[in-house]
Amino acid sequence: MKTVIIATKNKGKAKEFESLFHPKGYQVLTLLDLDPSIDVEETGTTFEENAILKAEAIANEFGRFVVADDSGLIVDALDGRPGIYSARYAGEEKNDAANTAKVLEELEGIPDAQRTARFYCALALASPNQQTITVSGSVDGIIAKVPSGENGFGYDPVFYVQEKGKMMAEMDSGEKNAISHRAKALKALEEKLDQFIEGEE
Ligand SMILES: O=c1[nH]c(=O)c2ncn([C@@H]3O[C@H](COP(=O)(O)OP(=O)(O)OP(=O)(O)O)[C@@H](O)[C@H]3O)c2[nH]1
Ligand SMILES: [Mg+2]
Repeated sequence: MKTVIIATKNKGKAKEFESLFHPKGYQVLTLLDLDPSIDVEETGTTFEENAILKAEAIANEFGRFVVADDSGLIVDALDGRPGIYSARYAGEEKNDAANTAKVLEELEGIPDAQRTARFYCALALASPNQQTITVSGSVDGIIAKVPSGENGFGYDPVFYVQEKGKMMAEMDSGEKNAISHRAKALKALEEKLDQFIEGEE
């Protein structure tokens, strides 16, 4: 089986990349499998910049092609926050429940019509031998007032997807992978991925 390295230490992302890449015939390895001590600082000012930083650093470290994901939640009533700070919104220790609680607190008293938001995912594909490629995907939603659902990760329990009539965390992995920002970005990467891998051989 072919192998793809995803430059992430996020278990939720790792699980989603596994179910997205398996049908394409790829085994997924993440930094959790390879070397959890590696830490790439996310000093960029956009999702794309951070995805490129992670992908290029890990591609150079392992000497082969790598995919990185930088993603987050954009809330209109919060001027786009938490945005690129989604993972560390309530502190550097990256606590999903605390991050979600902070967003809910900041939206207190805001009516449903003004709780519009989107998840955004930038993927970067990098290699020591080729020009880095980036793609992106997004999905619209509304920030619920009360969390619901056990699936997914991050802000999924408060992200209501109108077209599905449920919270992202109430979807099984197949349902989330049919509509998510990450799945859409990966679809955009798909054709380019084959060509890029040919360029490696
Ligand atoms: O409810 C969610 N469903 C999703 O599908 C999703 N995708 C991203 N996010 C949020 O955005 C942060 C990414 O930040 P991020 O790209 O820096 O990743 P991270 O720091 O967690 O891991 P790494 O890939 O950098 O190692 C995550 O932690 C989450 O808070 C999501 N929340
Ligand atoms: Mg990160």
